[in-house]
Amino acid sequence: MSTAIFYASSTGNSDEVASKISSSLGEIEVFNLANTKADKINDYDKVILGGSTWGDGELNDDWEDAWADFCKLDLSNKTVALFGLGDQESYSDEFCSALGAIYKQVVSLKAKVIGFTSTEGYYHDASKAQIDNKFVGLVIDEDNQSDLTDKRIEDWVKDIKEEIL
Ligand SMILES: Cc1cc2nc3c(=O)[nH]c(=O)nc-3n(C[C@H](O)[C@H](O)[C@H](O)COP(=O)(O)O)c2cc1C
Repeated sequence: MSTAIFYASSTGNSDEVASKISSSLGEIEVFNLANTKADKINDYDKVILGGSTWGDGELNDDWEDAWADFCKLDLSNKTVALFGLGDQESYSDEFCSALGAIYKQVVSLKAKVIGFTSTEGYYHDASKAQIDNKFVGLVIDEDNQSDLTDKRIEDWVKDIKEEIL
């Protein structure tokens, strides 16, 4: 069983989080969707998908470009964990909403999704990445709560480690 991270990043924040998750899990492979075709995901049984939210609740550009190919994948029999970056202060009504779009698509492609997290400690008004009082994955806010990032990653990795490796 092999695991890899696929992500996209517009200003480097998701890039940094992807690297930290990889080191924390023991240097698993990391692919940037800016220069990797989405069908590379087919090579792995377990994948971590991540990226930031742009526009007003939209996917970032590289996710946008990869989207059509991504939507053609068959993720049944795959275990997927998700992470997203956003700014809960400036985009309080669409905080990390792109993660919600990725989640919905991953579910419709029949993956098993793990790694939901509590919304406690965040102060946004609304997010499409939220179901009741849970986010659908790890949520990082480098703009306002960067001091919490390492601990959030560490707790999440601990939570998913057994199932994602
Ligand atoms: C023009 C612009 C639009 C943004 N839109 C959103 C948004 O709708 N929701 C959100 O949570 N964050 C939004 N953000 C914040 C980014 O998602 C955040 O800064 C993130 O850490 C960037 O990660 P990246 O460098 O990996 O792309 C926006 C930032 C900018 C500059």
